[in-house]
Amino acid sequence: MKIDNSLENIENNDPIGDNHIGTSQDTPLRKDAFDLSNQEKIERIKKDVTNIMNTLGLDLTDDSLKGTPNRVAKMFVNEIFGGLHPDKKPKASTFDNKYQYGEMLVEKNITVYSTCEHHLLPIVGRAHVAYISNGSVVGLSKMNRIVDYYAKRPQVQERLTIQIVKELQDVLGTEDVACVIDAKHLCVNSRGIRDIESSTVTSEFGGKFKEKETRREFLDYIKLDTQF
Ligand SMILES: Nc1nc2c(ncn2[C@@H]2O[C@H](COP(=O)(O)OP(=O)(O)OP(=O)(O)O)[C@@H](O)[C@H]2O)c(=O)[nH]1
Ligand SMILES: [Zn+2]
Repeated sequence: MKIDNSLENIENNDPIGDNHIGTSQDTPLRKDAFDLSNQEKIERIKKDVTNIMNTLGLDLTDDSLKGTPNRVAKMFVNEIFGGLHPDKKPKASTFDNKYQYGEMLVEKNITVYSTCEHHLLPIVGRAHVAYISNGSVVGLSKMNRIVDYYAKRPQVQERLTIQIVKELQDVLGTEDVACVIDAKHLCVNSRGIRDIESSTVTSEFGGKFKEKETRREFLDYIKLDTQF
């Protein structure tokens, strides 16, 4: 397989052009994104990180530094960007709403660890997810798993919020799904403007959650006083 990752090609890429798969709400991935095996990716990234460290003048024979390229490569592929691969999508099987529970179900304070795609720095926060059953229910932990799967990608918070809602709408077969995320971006908190206090709130309201009362009920349950 051949991957053209020359700077010119990367800079000329149209985010929803021929080279990409999916819609503008999907993570921008090239068609050849999964041609390399995870192990091949780790080997390549290891060399790339070695290059960066060498360029910075770091001594890679130092005991503490010598394992860093391999550590970073494994962390990128298997951990912080492990949610890029569709095979990693959690299996969220649904079952009948036999309890006939007709009210809103809220899974709140779901931990979010993601990575800002502009700076590759952490995004840390909480997601709050809700749905109203249309006949199907899903195991509680599956909502946490779906949040974690989409968080384990280079992200912007707006897209992460929408991806979580779309996935749950698909799984549950209803539009009545909502998500609010309150998160700190280390690219804002620790560098650049260095505003340690600010956090970002995003929301996506589907179906009945577009109605004022339903939305209010959800927002009352989650009371946005999240401390990270
Ligand atoms: N909308 C949105 N913006 C984000 C997100 N994460 C980071 N950003 C912003 O992306 C922008 C990138 O702007 P640039 O001007 O290219 O980058 P920069 O020179 O490092 O900007 P500063 O952070 O202001 O120093 C910054 O304003 C970030 O705060 C996100 O999830 N959503
Ligand atoms: Zn950033």
